[in-house]
Amino acid sequence: MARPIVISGPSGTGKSTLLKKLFAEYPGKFGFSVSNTTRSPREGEVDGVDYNFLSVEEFKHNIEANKMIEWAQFSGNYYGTAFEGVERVLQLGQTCLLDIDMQGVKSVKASDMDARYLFIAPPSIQDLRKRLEGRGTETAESLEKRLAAATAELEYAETGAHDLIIVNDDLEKCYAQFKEFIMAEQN
Ligand SMILES: Nc1ncnc2c1ncn2[C@@H]1O[C@H](COP(=O)(O)OP(=O)(O)OP(=O)(O)O)[C@@H](O)[C@H]1O
Repeated sequence: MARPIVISGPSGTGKSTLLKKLFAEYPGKFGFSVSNTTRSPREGEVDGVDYNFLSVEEFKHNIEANKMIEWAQFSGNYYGTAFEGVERVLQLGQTCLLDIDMQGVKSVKASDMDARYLFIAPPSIQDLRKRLEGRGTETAESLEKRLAAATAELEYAETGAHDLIIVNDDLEKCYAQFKEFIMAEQN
């Protein structure tokens, strides 16, 4: 079974852009674990496909039983990634990719999961600010929050916690390096 690949890096650094390119180039080869949530399913959402829909009691139990890689609460609901979700992807014969934050990376590192760690860095904090502004998804407050979190993520990357750090300056160059790291252990 291919080792799961943990991809992290500050918000706005280009992870989704890179992952989208990879999924388009290799359809069916990679998978994401299905996230868990306590929010209600929206019209058309399928349990076990879009999310695993859990009760608050079930979710809290999973946190206490150390079954969660990462979790957070947004507007009164719990959201998170469980170790079991990664196992399911591996059982499908796909390589599991995890797009998680620093806390999630630390939690995978503390587990017995044999993963590979890739960090995507922005050319600079100034560039990151420009990209997040350009993406048009942030309020002034969420922008500052993301930039503060980015500083902590970059400091963590400087400790050597990852197998490889790629700076996303030129997208095509970055994608080539990204692909090389990911494909290094694929058959
Ligand atoms: N090399 C690049 N040069 C310039 N802009 C880029 C580059 N890579 C990505 N971008 C742009 O930067 C913005 C942020 O990228 P993206 O949404 O992929 O980040 P992300 O790391 O997935 O963020 P989040 O963790 O918040 O989902 C997007 O508007 C994207 O088009």
